[in-house]
Amino acid sequence: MRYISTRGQVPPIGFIDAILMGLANDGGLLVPEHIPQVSEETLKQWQQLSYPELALEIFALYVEQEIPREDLKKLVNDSYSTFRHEEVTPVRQLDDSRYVLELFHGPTFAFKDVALQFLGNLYAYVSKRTDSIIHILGATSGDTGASAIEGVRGKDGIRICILHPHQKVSKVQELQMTTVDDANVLNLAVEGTFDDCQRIIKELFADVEFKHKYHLRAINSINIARILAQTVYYFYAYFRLAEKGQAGQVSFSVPTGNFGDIFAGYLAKKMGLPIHKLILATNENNILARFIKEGVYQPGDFKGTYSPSMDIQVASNFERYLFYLYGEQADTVTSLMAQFKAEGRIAIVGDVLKQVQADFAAYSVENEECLNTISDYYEKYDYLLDPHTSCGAAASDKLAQSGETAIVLSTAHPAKFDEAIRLRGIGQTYPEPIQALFEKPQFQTVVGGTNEAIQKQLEAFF
Ligand SMILES: Cc1ncc(COP(=O)(O)O)c(C=O)c1O
Ligand SMILES: N[C@@H](CCOP(=O)(O)O)C(=O)O
Repeated sequence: MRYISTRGQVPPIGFIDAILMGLANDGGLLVPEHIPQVSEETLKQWQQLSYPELALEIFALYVEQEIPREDLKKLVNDSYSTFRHEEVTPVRQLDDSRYVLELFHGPTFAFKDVALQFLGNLYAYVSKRTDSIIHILGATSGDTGASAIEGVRGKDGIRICILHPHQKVSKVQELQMTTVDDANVLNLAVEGTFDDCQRIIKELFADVEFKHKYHLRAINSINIARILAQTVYYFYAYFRLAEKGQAGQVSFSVPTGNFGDIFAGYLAKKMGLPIHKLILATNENNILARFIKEGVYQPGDFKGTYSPSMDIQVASNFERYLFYLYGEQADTVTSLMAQFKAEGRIAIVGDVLKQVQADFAAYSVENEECLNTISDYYEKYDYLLDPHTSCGAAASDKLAQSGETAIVLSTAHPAKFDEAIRLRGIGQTYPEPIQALFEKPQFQTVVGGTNEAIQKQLEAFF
């Protein structure tokens, strides 16, 4: 399998080079040269597999011969052995047509661990095998950072610098990142929003000379390995419903910000997984929901919400979707992205918009509705949603039709967002690893949100 850029200016490269390149050198995003097709027969066979066995089969399609199967198997097994649940991503039934796919049983209690435990191990493997220096630069609205740090802390040959928006992440998220005292970790608290952090790192990655000089590698969902790892749980969840004879019309409702998780679902569907509907749920930062309904992709005003990890205006993976929406035409993607940069908006109409609406249903959840849904589910199902999952649940309640079975992706453990949940008078006991964080000293540097300020920090650290 080789990988190409959505902007068409990078010669096809192999899996390991794609992981190391992160953002494509032409400023685009890497995608597989072709999407592997999974037959009905294979789907039936995969239904019997454990989570790590399934992950191995899916990764093997994208890695092919580049990593020997035994090595890949060890990477996968090591990555999922750190999860607290034997099923890795169990599916919980709430009623006849409602399920929750729990993605928060990894070390940092968020769905990011599913991909980042793997990517951390993969980086360590690649660093050893190819003698590459791994200097990770990432941006986070709270979860990716904690998870990426956990995936590589203390690992030989790897350093990691994470930018998060100062005072715009939850307390637990901040503690998870900043109480790590390993010398290979640097936390920068940036004065600005997550979008500022993401823009800065993308601009630094796009400066190919700077990127090469400091051996910068990506852990955000611009890295294709993240997307591939996140496709696995769509298959896994679908199979759990198939076992119950409920695989007729399975829809997934996905709390969305950077468009990585739902893009993984889109890819799974393109591979042949019979997903009925992909429901995209946003909070009040609803650029993606507006795009799907009206065809206009244009950032609005930033809003701080109860689901801060989805306080995102410019969605990193949107470009990957545009690539497929426009029939893999890199020239069209390039000009659309140039237009977005120059004019701050992209507008689509007619059949293209119809296609978008066939690919996704969308709903944007207001702050009050998010909290109401937490209270409702707690009362009705005795199940505590985190505020991001709550957006997914609210969207699925709104958009799933009768006869459909809806699986809401539960992207974080409620303990990570206790501040919001307490507003509804619901108390919770922190899991022990989270409770322990409150006793630890914090390490972070507050910096201005300019490329120069970050560059200076990176030059000193890497
Ligand atoms: C808890 C949580 N839910 C949902 C999302 C949105 O996922 P994505 O950015 O892949 O759309 C994020 C951040 O990415 C998150 O941290
Ligand atoms: N919500 C994310 C934002 C970064 O998304 P990513 O999937 O591109 O890493 C976070 O928690 O940091």
